[in-house]
Amino acid sequence: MTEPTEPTAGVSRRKFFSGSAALAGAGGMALGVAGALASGAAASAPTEPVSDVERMAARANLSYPFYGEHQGGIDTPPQDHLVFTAFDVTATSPTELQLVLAKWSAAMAEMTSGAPVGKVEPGREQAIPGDTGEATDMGPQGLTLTLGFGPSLFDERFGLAPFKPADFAQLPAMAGESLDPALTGGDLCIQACANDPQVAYHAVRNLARMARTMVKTKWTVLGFGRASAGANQTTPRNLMGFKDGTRNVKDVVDLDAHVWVGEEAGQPWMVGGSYLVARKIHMLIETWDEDTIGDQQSIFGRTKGEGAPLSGTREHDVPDFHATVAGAPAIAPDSHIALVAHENNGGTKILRRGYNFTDGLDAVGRLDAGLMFLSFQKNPIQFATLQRKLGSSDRLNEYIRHVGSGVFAVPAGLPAAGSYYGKEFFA
Ligand SMILES: C=CC1=C(C)c2cc3[nH]c(cc4nc(cc5[nH]c(cc1n2)c(C)c5CCC(=O)O)C(CCC(=O)O)=C4C)c(C)c3C=C
Ligand SMILES: [Fe+2]
Repeated sequence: MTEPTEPTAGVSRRKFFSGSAALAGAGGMALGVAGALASGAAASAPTEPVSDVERMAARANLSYPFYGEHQGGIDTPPQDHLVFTAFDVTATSPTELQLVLAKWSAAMAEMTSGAPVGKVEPGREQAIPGDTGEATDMGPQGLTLTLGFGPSLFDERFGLAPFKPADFAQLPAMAGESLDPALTGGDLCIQACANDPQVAYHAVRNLARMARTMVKTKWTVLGFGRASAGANQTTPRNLMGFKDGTRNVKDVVDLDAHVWVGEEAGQPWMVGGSYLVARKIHMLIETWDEDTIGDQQSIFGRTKGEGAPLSGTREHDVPDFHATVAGAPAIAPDSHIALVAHENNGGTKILRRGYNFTDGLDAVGRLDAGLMFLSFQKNPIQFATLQRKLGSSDRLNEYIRHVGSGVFAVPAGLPAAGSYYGKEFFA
């Protein structure tokens, strides 16, 4: 069993506030402080007071190890910002794809440590900078980069069919979807999460740039606020104003049981990996905002302020789906949580790691925003099982539209420098 990745106050080559006396204090800061800052834990935050400058430096210098059993960005406590991008591979030979994966793996290791991917300021006037430079001196900011392979990568183009996990396919069409083909699928994806949006953006931009003749960006979503919680994190709110992530997969027992792929995959490169489902879900916010509090709470099965199940009083009370109030179920059977709770789905659980997003206004001036739903599970069937129920019965459907979708096989973590994702495909 693998413990969740511990945050470390990594010393990067690009030191936040380098040269500042402030860093001296931050450099000696206990890991617990950095961990608490990373996790967003409020009450359990540092026992010793720290200055704002120290807090910012600890947050900026937070780095997660790149090499390990699992990729980062899965059991990592969700950072504040997301850039999710799906790519199509335009390379025409297996060797070119191999080059992309090798280059990306090395660059991902560098950027998660806070290093640039080349010279920002090369020595010669005629040279083009290796790194685009916008994350210089910002620190790693808790950056994690998670790479996934779409089912389409295993088609006839690169001879990868023998490596395709059994039954790995695009998600089946499901009720309640209005998918836009331009926001669907992708041969590869990168989930970049960081405590600073520019650091996450820089990472995806530079990966796309270094492979620009071999991959093409297909769709991308910028998440501006986490809408899920990991272990020891306070629960944030989604754009509907409800706490989101209360009953998430958080402990190692559940991670092993529901998230990490085991030998059953039949593909050694996936053992220790996971499957990522990405759903861009548009919210009809103006309509939602006109709904009564009673209806909103009944739709989710939870209170809006505390986030308590309607059968209890506190956020972390276990929902009682048999409790009644005046002869009626306290939590409506067609409420969101009743439909997807593991108690009502043969024990099925998924790790949710979503983010709020906004794309500004739509063509008629309405808020164009919603939830970039991201979930990790050891088999995409777990997501499909829950989404089938939501698609057909969730009262929330009146206020949301699934517009984007993708499923990606996320390989296990890399053991050490020199290894790269997909190496097994080219042996
Ligand atoms: C198919 C999986 C899920 C989709 C799609 C989904 C969309 C979605 N969810 C919210 C808001 C909330 N979801 C909450 C709980 C919750 N949601 C799912 C799954 C999907 N949600 C699960 C498995 C659970 C846990 C249920 C349980 O065990 O009790 C909650 C309640 C708080 C919490 O536990 O996180 C909220 C709020 C939105 C807005 C949304 C689409 C836009
Ligand atoms: Fe949900």
